[in-house]
Amino acid sequence: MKPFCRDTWVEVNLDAIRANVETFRSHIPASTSIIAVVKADGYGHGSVRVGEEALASGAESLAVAMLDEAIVLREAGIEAPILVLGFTPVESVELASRMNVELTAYNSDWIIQANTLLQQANLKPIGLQIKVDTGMGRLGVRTQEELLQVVSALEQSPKLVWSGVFTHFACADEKNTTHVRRQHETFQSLLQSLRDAGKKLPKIHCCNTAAAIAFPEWGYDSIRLGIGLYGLYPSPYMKERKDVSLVPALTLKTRIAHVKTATEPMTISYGATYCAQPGEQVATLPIGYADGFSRLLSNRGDVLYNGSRAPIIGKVCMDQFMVRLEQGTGQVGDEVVLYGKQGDEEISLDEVAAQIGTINYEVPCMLNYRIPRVYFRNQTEVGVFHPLTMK
Ligand SMILES: Cc1ncc(COP(=O)(O)O)cc1O
Repeated sequence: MKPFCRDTWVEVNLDAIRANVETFRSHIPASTSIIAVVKADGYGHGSVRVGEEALASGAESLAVAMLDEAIVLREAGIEAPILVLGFTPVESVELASRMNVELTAYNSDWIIQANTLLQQANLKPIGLQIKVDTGMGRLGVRTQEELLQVVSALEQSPKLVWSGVFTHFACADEKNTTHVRRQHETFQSLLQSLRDAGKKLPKIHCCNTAAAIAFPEWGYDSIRLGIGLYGLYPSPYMKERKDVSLVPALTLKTRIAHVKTATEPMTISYGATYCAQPGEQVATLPIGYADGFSRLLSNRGDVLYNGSRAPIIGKVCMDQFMVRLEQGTGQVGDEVVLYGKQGDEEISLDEVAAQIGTINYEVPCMLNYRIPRVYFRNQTEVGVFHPLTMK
């Protein structure tokens, strides 16, 4: 009995997750570990099952964007180290301690407050990693003075253990390496200033997927593997380089809910932006923009049916959209692939991203709680998680 009713679902190939971890494992230095980045619910793939598979495949730890995402992993029974990469309100440090989750810091006042809260609550110490902003312009200390100030605050905080120092690259996926090299040089200089000040450095990391591909020698203690874990390349340039061969893990599928053949000109969907001509077969698919299937694909994208492309016709609705099938082929219940492969055809997340004017990262992240995730290993279903109906 399927634990969900609707005929739309995501299939996640755990063999692909494993293969991608192993690919990066062999690409980076043996002394460099892999932090599997499973934020945004595993880039839309499901953070728990992907996190478990990544850890079983050779990743040493996980990283998320916010503490709530770490709690989901802990409550699912994942005991591996988890790092929260983003900002955490200082009031939440007590929860981080109880859940044994590492946090990111870059502000002395925050550190002092965090230590005080943990002391007052008599809770166990937490690991704290210092974020350095070398040119991303998002979070982190930017100067040697700030860095030494934050380290000093940490050293005076018995409830905080300095467990790492890291930076994040803004342009590692680009052919022009000027910015990423400048960032890395800045990072190296700031690390040296810590050594010159007699500090014993904890774990060091700076590479995202793109930097891990292009500069594996910058692996230091760990890489933070996000998009590559899911079999996607950070940019077209990164794909062209062919340094690593990745296996996309996600397929989005649905089943035909209704078919009809036009006997006279028949307008389709809101705004009547498409007119089916006599003889055209129109199929209605039970997924729409409220699922995270972009309305920008209206009259633009394709789906795969019977191993061939079928165009999306009319406006994508909140819960449904229509496609034009070859005459007389479609039956209610037939499977349709929206993202992924069917036969020799493929609609890649790169293609969809280009059609809606974004990057491949965003497309799977848009797929939300209304779509069940079904997990496969060796082409056998090994699990289902439906965010809408399951905890
Ligand atoms: C701080 C941080 N670190 C790493 C990642 C993963 O990036 P990719 O998905 O490009 O690998 C994201 C992120 O925000």
